[in-house]
Amino acid sequence: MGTKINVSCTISYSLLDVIIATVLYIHGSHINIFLEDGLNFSILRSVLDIWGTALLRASLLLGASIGVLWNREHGPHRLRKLTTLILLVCQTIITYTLAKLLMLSELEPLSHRPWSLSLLCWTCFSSLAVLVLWWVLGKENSNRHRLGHCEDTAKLLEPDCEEEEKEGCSERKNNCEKEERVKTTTGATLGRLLSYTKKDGGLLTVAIIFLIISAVFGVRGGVFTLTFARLNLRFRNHLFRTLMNQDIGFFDENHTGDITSRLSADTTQVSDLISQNINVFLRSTIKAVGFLIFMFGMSWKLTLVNMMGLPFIALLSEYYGNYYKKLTKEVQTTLAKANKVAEETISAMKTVRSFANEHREADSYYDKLVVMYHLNKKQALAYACYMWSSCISELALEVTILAYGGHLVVTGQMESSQLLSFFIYMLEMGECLANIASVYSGLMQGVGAAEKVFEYLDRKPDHPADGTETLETFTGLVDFQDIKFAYPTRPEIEILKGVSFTLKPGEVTALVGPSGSGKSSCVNLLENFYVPQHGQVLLDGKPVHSFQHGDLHSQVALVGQEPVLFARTIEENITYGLTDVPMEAVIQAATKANAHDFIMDLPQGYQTSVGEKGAQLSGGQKQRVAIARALVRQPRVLILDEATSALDAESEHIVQQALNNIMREHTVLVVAHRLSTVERADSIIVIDKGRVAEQGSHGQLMASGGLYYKLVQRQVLGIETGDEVLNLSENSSWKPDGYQRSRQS
Ligand SMILES: Nc1ncnc2c1ncn2[C@@H]1O[C@H](COP(=O)(O)OP(=O)(O)OP(=O)(O)O)[C@@H](O)[C@H]1O
Repeated sequence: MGTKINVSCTISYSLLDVIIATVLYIHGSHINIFLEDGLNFSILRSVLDIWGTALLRASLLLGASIGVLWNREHGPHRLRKLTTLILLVCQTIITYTLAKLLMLSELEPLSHRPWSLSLLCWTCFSSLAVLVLWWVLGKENSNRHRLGHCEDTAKLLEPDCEEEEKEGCSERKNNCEKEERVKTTTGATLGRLLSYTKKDGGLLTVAIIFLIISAVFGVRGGVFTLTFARLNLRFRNHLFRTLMNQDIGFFDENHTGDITSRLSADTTQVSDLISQNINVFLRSTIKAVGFLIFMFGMSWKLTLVNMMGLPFIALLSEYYGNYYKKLTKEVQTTLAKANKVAEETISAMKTVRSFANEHREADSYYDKLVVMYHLNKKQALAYACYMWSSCISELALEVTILAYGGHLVVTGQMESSQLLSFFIYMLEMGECLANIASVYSGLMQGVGAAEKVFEYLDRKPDHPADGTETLETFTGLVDFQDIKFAYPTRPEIEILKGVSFTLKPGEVTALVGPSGSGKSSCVNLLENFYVPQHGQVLLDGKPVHSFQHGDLHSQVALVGQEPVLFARTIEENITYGLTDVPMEAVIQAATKANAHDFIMDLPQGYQTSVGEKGAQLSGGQKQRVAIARALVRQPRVLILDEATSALDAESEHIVQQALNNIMREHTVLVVAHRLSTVERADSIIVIDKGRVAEQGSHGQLMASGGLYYKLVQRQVLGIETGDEVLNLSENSSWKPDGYQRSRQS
């Protein structure tokens, strides 16, 4: 329906254009007959050529209308592709019409030829109208087309999509979504960026007022800088908060270096470039408009000549700007990759040194820098070409103005002093335009970086933490119901294949099984880090994702496989994520975790800083602080994912005692490799290749002689006859070290 209306409007407009142009031509022409005018055509007198442009416009619009009607699916898309060409055609028509205006004015004042003057004005107006109609027709279906495309690829991800196709489908969907996100125009990006300054509307108004009245004294620049410092603050804050709300899967997919590069390098580039360039851009534009008004007052004819070249320079700038923006994006991506290498290497410096791989890491960083250098070279070349072409066009314009101005002076249409003033104003305006051109690349660089940041800002988490249920009366009953799960980064590999088990309040359940069988994946689901594709994890009968984020993580506490501490004090680490925790509670938790004594031996006790990722503590000390961090929350469900693996035999024994005491107060899920831990559990669940293989108490499972029995045997045999372990452990890697230690002790 919309297409038909737009097409009929366009066709009607084309006819109207031809009729109006014809009427104006016939009235304005000294020779009324087309043929006669054509045969005796004089470029200085006749406006037949201008009438001819109406036919050209009508043909373009009719062609476009037929194209859209003929092929509604792809027609608009093709029109969009031709936009630049049409822009060039319309610009040429307008420029030619203005030149005609000057030519006609040479023979007699234009007021003597009102119909021809009207035809010229109409031609300029109509050329702009063609651009608008072309844009309207090209826009037709564009959204539907794009969405449809994405929906199609989304459909491919439905369950009936062939397994082997899924990866490709997923990639196409990601690309499609990415395409969607980056398909924002420069103007839209700039507008969106500036929307961050909405709250500083007052400050910006002040800056612009100072700009207009040119009361400089640094004030304008200062206010602009302040405004954009505030933009930077909001922009980074918004970005970091968006990142904090992403799914864990997002962090699996994206490298830390990439993310931090967006957060630091890209946002800095956006705010620096925007703050410096917008200031210069606005100042130069306002000055240029002022000069133009003066010039127009002196000689409208010379001003017209001056203006004729501008659209072409603008088109050139647009081309150059887009190219520069594209290069900037590539530079930012390469920089992010270089950052990724640097960050990964520096954070694992001990490993790098121990494998003597410093040179290779440095080479790999250098390779990324070289790629960036090549892109920078392209940028420099583009900049040089652009500056060269704008200098040449400037020179050509100056020569034209002098030649035409000289003609006006000779023919008495202008004073020579006026020509001199005009020329000086023109040079001033040229300087402003050169300033605008030089900041344009900077603006484009900022916009390119901003578009990369907006890609992250626009990313909506697939599973937002928006549960509303509270866990006030939570008894600690946990149910895994027929869970099937694959990680988002490897959707084709099913890790859990229909796992069901229950954790009863006040009981200790041990999850055992070979390495890679899916134990930690169960923990990830209970922590609501990921959402299973099938089945549910229930807390007191309600799905885990339906609970409030904060509530869930205060009632379900995890001591992970490799506990991570933050570069803060021990007290801050223990109370991490909580507010107003009394010191007694901290000490109590630390004492239960057998950490209090070693903490008191540290120089500043609980106020001792633990260094980056807790590097200034031993592995066992870190683990005990992590246990205290979980205990201080007094959780209903306590998850110990091999939590005691880094403790020495003595500490492990004491922590185990402490855990034994507190275990009765919680529902406990232990993912452990130690026989000593597992033996004491009320229930043992054996996971093998993503399925529950066996379930029962230690005694029951030993008696049944299944996988658990084999695993225990392997531990025992591992101590006694190390060689035999290898023969027994073909498809598993049950770790005997902890058990060895406890037995030796
Ligand atoms: N973030 C992830 N993205 C993709 N695959 C993962 C991810 N984490 C784990 N996996 C894969 O899932 C499988 C199960 O891993 P999981 O950590 O649950 O095993 P596990 O039984 O805890 O092993 P271990 O005893 O060695 O810790 C492994 O094949 C592993 O490669």
